[in-house]
This record gives sequence, structure tokens and C-alpha cells, in this order.
Amino acid sequence: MDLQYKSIAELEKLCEDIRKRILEVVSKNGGHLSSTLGATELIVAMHKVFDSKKDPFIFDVSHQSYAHKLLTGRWDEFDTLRQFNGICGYTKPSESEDDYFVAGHSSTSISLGVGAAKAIALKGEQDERIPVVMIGDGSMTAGMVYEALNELGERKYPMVIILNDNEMSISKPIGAVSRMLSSAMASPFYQRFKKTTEAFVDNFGEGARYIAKRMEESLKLVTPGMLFEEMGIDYIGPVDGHNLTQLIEILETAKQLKKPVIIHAQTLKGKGYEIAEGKEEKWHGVGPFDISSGSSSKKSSAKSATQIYTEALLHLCKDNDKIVGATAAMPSGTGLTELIEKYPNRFWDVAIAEQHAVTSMAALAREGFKPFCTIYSTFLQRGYDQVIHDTCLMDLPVVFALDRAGIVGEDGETHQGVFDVSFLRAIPNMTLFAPRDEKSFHQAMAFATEYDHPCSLRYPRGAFLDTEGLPESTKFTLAKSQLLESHEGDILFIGYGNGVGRAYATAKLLDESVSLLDLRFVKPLDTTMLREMVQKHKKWFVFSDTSKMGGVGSALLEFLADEKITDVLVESFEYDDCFITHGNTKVVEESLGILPAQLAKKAEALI
Ligand SMILES: Cc1ncc(C[n+]2csc(CCOP(=O)(O)OP(=O)(O)O)c2C)c(N)n1
Ligand SMILES: CC(=O)[C@@H](O)[C@H](O)COP(=O)(O)O
Ligand SMILES: [Mg+2]
Repeated sequence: MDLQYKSIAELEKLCEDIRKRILEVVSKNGGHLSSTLGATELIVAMHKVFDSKKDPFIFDVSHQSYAHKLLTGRWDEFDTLRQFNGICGYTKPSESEDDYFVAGHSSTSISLGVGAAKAIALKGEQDERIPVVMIGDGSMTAGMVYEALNELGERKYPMVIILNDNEMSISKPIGAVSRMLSSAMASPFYQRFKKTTEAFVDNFGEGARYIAKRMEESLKLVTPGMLFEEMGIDYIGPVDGHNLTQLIEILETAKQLKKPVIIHAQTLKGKGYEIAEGKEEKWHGVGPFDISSGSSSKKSSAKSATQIYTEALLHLCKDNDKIVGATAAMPSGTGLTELIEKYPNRFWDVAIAEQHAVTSMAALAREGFKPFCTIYSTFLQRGYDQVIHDTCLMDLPVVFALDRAGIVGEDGETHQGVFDVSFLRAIPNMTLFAPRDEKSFHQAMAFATEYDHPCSLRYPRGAFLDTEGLPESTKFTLAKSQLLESHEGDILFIGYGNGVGRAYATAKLLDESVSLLDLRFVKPLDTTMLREMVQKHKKWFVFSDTSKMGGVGSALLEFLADEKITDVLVESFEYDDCFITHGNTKVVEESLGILPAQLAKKAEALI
């Protein structure tokens, strides 16, 4: 949509229409509500001043970019938001040329902007194009941001960074960066005072300006601008992130500066939908809801794996004051909110800083504590070297509790928790195991608490698949699996974690009875049990919510190769080597052919 010639009144009306459309669709499909509502004027102003057909529009995380999608030809199909084969909830170049880059994991935007700026300079296009970045205050807490600012302040590439400061991450932001951004010195009053003084001092030349600046610093007035200006990046702000006239004027100015500039825009998260306005964490990511009352339409009755994790940790913490833990800005998503409230000196939200979360937990392990580093499977990818270099090399007993392991659904490719077994299994000293239901989760947590080496347990988004009817889980012992059903015949179903429920549901659809093994540990394997299974069953089918590449089936094949066993067939029903798209989990699983009915057919064809 070309906004170039639209008046302010027309643009304000457009913002109203955009909010209405977002509410209409997100109340039906679910999605990221308060972030997108709050960023509306910023995005309209971006499209008024810049051109996403040539200027790289780069949204950090990009969960807040719905207005951008609506302004770039996706207004009508927006009804398919986050549905299978529908519009993605994040920017995706394959969906639109106006989406510059894939995003979903935070704090990549400024590095992308610096890279784009280098390319624009090399191609001699600086007169036509300029990167425009939008990054939230929460996303400013990850180290990668400062790696990028460090270089940008040195190289001075022209770039406009809009810092969308709504004083919220998913939950309340923590840390010095957030405090600095919302410091009193960032108040519009102080900034007006500063501007007037600067204008006055400017009459007396550079020397007077220098003295004034030193005076401001000597008064220990830390303004957000100082941080960026000292790094060599111009700072404008804070500005009202909902005032279109001001925003457009400032973006025009920033565009002409031909150097790196940060515009500190203060916005209200959820702006335009009163029920969600302000500091309401629950309106960040929502399921379908009733617009008039704000009440959610879907309530799941089954206990989620996250809830079980919280309960297990609370139970263990009571008798063990060595247990500590951290989340990287996902306290409610990981279930740590209650632990942080109850044990504020033992559980921390360290902000969006997964690398820091891992390494700081390793130091606590070194000091004799038992850390539970609680991170979504997908976000642990951000702290991978810290798992190797700072945890496993010293064989430190950190527990990596990986929530959202497996297909997560509507968040899609950037958020699927499918690689953790593959990337963790390769690390020496690392032990990997997985519960299949509530009871085994408590047993796995008890084992983890006593285990004196690095380890990782994984569990799904939402509830475990049903395993009702199988024998009760037994105490977790290192490298011990549990044979749940034993029958004559060649077929053995091997389940890992939530895969046990999938194996069980598949087995029930077969005519013949099959043996069912809950692997429980994928590293180290239960070689004693596997040697026994080799004797009894020659066709093994693997069920696990993990990538095939380096996953559970790979581990079993390595075992067979090491044992020089060549007469056992291993068929893995894990995920193929591809990125898994967004959509309702069951619909996505059906597209992958891994629903029990589909797997039963595949197994029958091989029996
Ligand atoms: C590496 C990484 N860790 C955690 C998340 C989960 N996450 C998504 S959005 C968000 C908060 C972002 O806050 P902010 O940047 O202020 O954006 P806002 O929603 O307030 O506009 C978090 C923690 C993520 N996407 N990426
Ligand atoms: C944008 C982002 O990364 C988070 O908001 C994520 O969508 C949360 O996922 P859950 O809904 O599984 O907690
Ligand atoms: Mg924010």
C-alpha cells in the first residue's frame, strides 16, 4: 500500500483499520496481540517514509510485524494467519518480497541491518536504499545486539533503528538495559529540558557544548542516549511512538542523516484494545478469545508438561536448597514464575540472554548448586557453545530442562523444538533422557537432581500424548529403559519421551500385538536391553518428536553398527530433514504423515 501521499488524518484512520483487522483475526486464530497493536503507528510511519520494496525492513523477532503484513498485500489473506499453508506469524521472504528476512528468534535485527548496510555500500546503492530496523526493549537485552552496535558505531553505516520501548518483554523486563531505557532521564520532560539547554549552549560553540556534556555526565545522569551516543550512534528520543506527525518528521530527519541513528520510541503494549493495554503479560501471545470480554475461547483440561515441571520442581526445592534455576525471559512459558516468586534468591529471569543463562548456571554448578536451566528447546540453540564450552567440558551438573520439545504448532519453522537430541548428543559428558507422562516426569526430575553430570530432559508443548493403560513408569536409573509390552514376533516399537504415546496409539491400530519399549535414555543407551531386543525382534520402529538426523533412530543405528549387528531393520518415524512449517500441530503432523493412523499403515507395509 503506497502511503506516500496520504494525509495524517488518512494515516490515523488506517491505523484504526489495521487494529480492527488484527483484533478480528487474532481473536479467531490466536497470535501475538499486544506487541502488534502497540507497533501499529511505528509501522505505518515506516511505510510512509521508507519503501519496503527497496529499503530492508527488518523486524526483531518479527512477532510485532502484523501491520507490515497488512500494508504489503496480505490484508485479505490475513484471515489465514498462523494456519497451515496460511500467512506466517513472523516475517518470511518466501511469503512476500516485502519481508526482508526470516525472524522468530530475538535480537538478530541489528546484525542483519549492519550486513545489509555493508552490501548496500559495496553495491553503491547508499543514495537509494537504507536499512530500517525495529527492535523491542526486551530484545535489546541479548548480547548479539551489542556485538552489532559495537561494529556499527565504528563503521557508521547509514541505518535507522527504531527502538520500540513499551517497557515489557513477554513479562516485565528485567535488568539494567530496561532500567536505563525507562530511566527518568528518558522522560520527555528531561529530554525537552536537554534540547532547550543544548540549543542555548550551541550559541557558544563546540567548547561550551563539550563542557555541558561533561556536566550532564558528571551529574551521573545516565540517559539512554548516552549509551548509544558514546558508541558512536546518534540517539533521538524518547518520542511518542503513537504520534504519527512526530514519528514521520523524525523518520524523515533520520533518513537524511546518512549515518546510524537510534530512535527511542515509547509505546503502549496493546494500544487500542483497552483490555490488553499496558503491562499485561497474558496478552503477548494469545489463543482465540472473545473480543468484547477478552475471555479465551479454548480451555484445555489436560495438565500441560510445563505444569508438571513446575510441580516437580516445587516439590524438589522444598527439601533441597541447592536447587536453583533460570529462564531467559520466559518465566510464564517455562513455568518458573512460581519458583521465582517463592525462591527469589534461587530462581532468576535473566532476560533474553540464553548464552548468559547457560554460563551463569554452570558457575553455580561449579559452586556446588544444582541448576535447572529452563529453556525452550529452540532457544537453547542460542546457547549451544555455552553448553559445550562452559558446562560439559568441565562436566558440571547442570540440568537443561527443555520445554516445547517437538512440533510447537503455529509458531512454525523458527520455533520447532526438533534439533536438541541431535545437537546435544554429540557433546561428551552430556546425558539425555525424556519422560513420557506425569509420573515418569517426576521420576526423571528426581534422577536429574541426584545426577552429577550435565544432562538434558525434554518435554512437549501442552500435554503429553496419552499412555493410559501402559504399565506404570519405574524409577529412573541411568541408561535403563522400560519394556512396557512384550510379545512374540519380529516387531518392536521403540518410543522416546512423547513418542511413547505416539507408539502406543499406533500399536493399538495394528492387527497384531507388538512389543513396546520406552527407551527413556538416548545417551547413554540401555545396551543390555537392546542386546536382548536384538535377539527377539528384527524390525524396530522408532517414535520420537525429534529430527531423524542425529536423533534417536541414528543412536540405535550407531549401537547396531558398533555391535556389528546387521540383521535388524530400523525404521524411524522421526521428523525428516526439513524445516517444519507453521499450523495446528495435528494438521502439521498429518502433513508429515506421522499421525498414528498413518504410521500404522506405514508399519503394516513393512511388517
Ligand atoms: C532468542 C529468543 N529468546 C526468547 C524468545 C521469546 N520471545 C519472543 S518475543 C519476546 C519478548 C520480546 O520483547 P520486546 O522485544 O520488548 O518486544 P514486544 O513484544 O514488547 O514488542 C521473547 C522473550 C525469542 N523469540 N527469541
Ligand atoms: C514470539 C515468541 O517467540 C514467543 O512469544 C513464543 O511465541 C512463545 O511460545 P509459546 O506460546 O509456546 O509459549
Ligand atoms: Mg517490549
